[in-house]
Amino acid sequence: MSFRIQPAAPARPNRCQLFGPGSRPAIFEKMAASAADVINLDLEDSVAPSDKDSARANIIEALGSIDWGNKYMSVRINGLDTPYWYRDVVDLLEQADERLDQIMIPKVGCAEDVYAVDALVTAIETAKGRAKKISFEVIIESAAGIAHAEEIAASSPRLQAMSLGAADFAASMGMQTTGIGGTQENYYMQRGEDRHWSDPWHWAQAKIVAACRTHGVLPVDGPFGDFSDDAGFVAQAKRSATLGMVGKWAIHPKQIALANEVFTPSEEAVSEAREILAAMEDAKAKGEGATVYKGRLVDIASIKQAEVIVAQAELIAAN
Ligand SMILES: CCC(=O)SCCNC(=O)CCNC(=O)[C@H](O)C(C)(C)COP(=O)(O)OP(=O)(O)OC[C@H]1O[C@@H](n2cnc3c(N)ncnc32)[C@H](O)[C@@H]1OP(=O)(O)O
Ligand SMILES: O=CC(=O)O
Ligand SMILES: [Mg+2]
Repeated sequence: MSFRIQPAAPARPNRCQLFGPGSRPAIFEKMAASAADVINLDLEDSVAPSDKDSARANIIEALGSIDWGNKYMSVRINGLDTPYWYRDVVDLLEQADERLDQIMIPKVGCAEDVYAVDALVTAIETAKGRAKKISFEVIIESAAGIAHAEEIAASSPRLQAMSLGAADFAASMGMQTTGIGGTQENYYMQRGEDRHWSDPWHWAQAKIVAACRTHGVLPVDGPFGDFSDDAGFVAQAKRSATLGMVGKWAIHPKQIALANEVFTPSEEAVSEAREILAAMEDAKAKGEGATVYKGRLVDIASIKQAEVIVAQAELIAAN
């Protein structure tokens, strides 16, 4: 480890973030009753401009009146390039119940975007004497956002999570697709007769994970648009989990169980991790730094790998 120690990310489950438009209050009770760890009530792109004011009012009312259980409550505000965002922040911070945990800032392009929202939130929190400090999640969904991912990850002590938003990201990058996440038909390698599909989201995800892990922020995979394609969702989520992301958005309730399953380490993975830890305890007792487990090398780095899986399982079991 470098002299600079890697900070821990917030210790709360974030396997699935369920989205719902603020302009559709009829689904709020269903969202509250769901198995998602995080609820994202949306004021941004799922809400038509004519509905922005009523959606804001719906969300403020629902935060106070619905029993959201132990869900982490997040509201996605409008982007800083719109005339709506300041009113979103002012009304939420002045009027919403203390049940509000987080503000999600979309289309963040640089650290100063987060600074601007932080300054406004801090002033209102102080003026209103709000007891709970609001946390932030940002969406990386533009060329500028991915280019500045590390400075954004370091931008505010409020920042707890960073998501990749595949739809706006694809548009900003000029990608030739209307698909939201997952396999892209034209992104393949050809060898003879064989065609293999590559993952166009991989590099952006890896960059986000590195930025987040450097600064103690939770890396999250965003939407998968085709909610009739369970296998495609699971494959995308498994790739994200393998890269170090902690969870994924659900844009339809049928995606919640899929995300929870992928981002909860399996019993087999947990027992194997515990066996590796036990094997390394035996090795250490014999003065060895490396040993053999099921025919493969395990050493002191394997302890840290195994601890990631055990810690994930314990965090979920405790919540
Ligand atoms: C792409 C870039 C992004 O920014 S993604 C994030 C922003 N987008 C969103 O928030 C969209 C969230 N999703 C939705 O609005 C809806 O799920 C959409 C996709 C429109 C589909 O709705 P609908 O046609 O009602 O679906 P359905 O008939 O299959 O619903 C079945 C039952 O589930 C309910 N439902 C629907 N959506 C939600 C939700 N988000 N959370 C909780 N419950 C939901 C429906 O009301 C329906 O319930 P019931 O069976 O009638 O009791
Ligand atoms: O906001 C999410 C996206 O994919 O765009
Ligand atoms: Mg977006």
